[in-house]
Amino acid sequence: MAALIVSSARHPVIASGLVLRYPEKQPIVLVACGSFSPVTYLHLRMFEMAVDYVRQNTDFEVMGGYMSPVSDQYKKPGLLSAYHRVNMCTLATEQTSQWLMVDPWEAFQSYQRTAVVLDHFEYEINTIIGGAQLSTGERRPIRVVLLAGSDLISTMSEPGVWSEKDLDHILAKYGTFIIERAGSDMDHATEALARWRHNIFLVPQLIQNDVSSTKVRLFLRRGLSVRYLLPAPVVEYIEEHNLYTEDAPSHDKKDREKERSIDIIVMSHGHW
Ligand SMILES: Nc1ncnc2c1ncn2[C@@H]1O[C@H](COP(=O)(O)OP(=O)(O)OP(=O)(O)O)[C@@H](O)[C@H]1O
Ligand SMILES: O=C(O)c1ccc[n+]([C@@H]2O[C@H](COP(=O)([O-])O)[C@@H](O)[C@H]2O)c1
Repeated sequence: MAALIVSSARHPVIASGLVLRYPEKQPIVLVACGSFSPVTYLHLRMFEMAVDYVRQNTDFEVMGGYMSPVSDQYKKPGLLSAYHRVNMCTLATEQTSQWLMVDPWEAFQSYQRTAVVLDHFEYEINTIIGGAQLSTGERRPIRVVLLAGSDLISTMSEPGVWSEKDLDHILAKYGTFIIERAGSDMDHATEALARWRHNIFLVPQLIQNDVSSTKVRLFLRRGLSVRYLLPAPVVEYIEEHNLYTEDAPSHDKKDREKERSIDIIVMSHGHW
């Protein structure tokens, strides 16, 4: 609750009552769930890519974008405390954007499924704030839409990761913008989700960039520079708090493979 109110204080659109600029359009907000350990430029780019896609291909109007860092109880390797992750996301959004925000509600409590997180946004934005306002004073509900990379969406086709009921809740009620991610095939990501096709929007990545938080953590552990991969205030925050220097190697097979391939590249360039 306080989360969105805190965010709205610096958000011109929300502070002015979420005014819809084009009344013929359907207002939406984008919500990205994830670890953000740490937040990278690619996380911020996802929102910009989605907005370009929305302008060119849909009748939606994007009213705002939220990052929702996952709770510490998610216990993913390399997951720094919610305190630092929320601070870094706040620095990244406040200092680079007028319409992106971080909502700390999910981060500072027990683990919440994505379906529950989207319901939280729906409640805050429509029941508490009252949705979007038209110039006539009329109010219109804002649709909450999940923003995710194709690697995350492909886990929706893996047995046992998401509950069938939640998938239907997320994809039938809210829908998703899927950002193409290098190394994760879009067709594969969506092959088991055909029944919700009308609510799934595929956003191609026109400039390939495979920055990931795993790579950034590995660079930091190896003492390599991460400047220009993350917003400068986030780099400064990491340096100031000496973060990720003792990050434990990942237990996840895919992450270990990612780390190994980076190590090979770095070593072949003679860094050590
Ligand atoms: N390079 C990228 N291209 C497209 N989507 C991305 C990219 N990096 C992250 N995302 C998306 O951002 C969201 C949050 O991601 P997350 O915090 O897990 O970042 P990550 O870089 O994948 O992290 P890690 O490397 O720790 O697994 C997810 O939906 C993920 O798919
Ligand atoms: O709600 C679920 O069942 C569910 C299943 C798998 C992943 N998620 C969410 O997806 C995000 C995954 O982040 P990451 O860093 O593991 O890519 C994180 O916010 C999780 O809460 C959510």
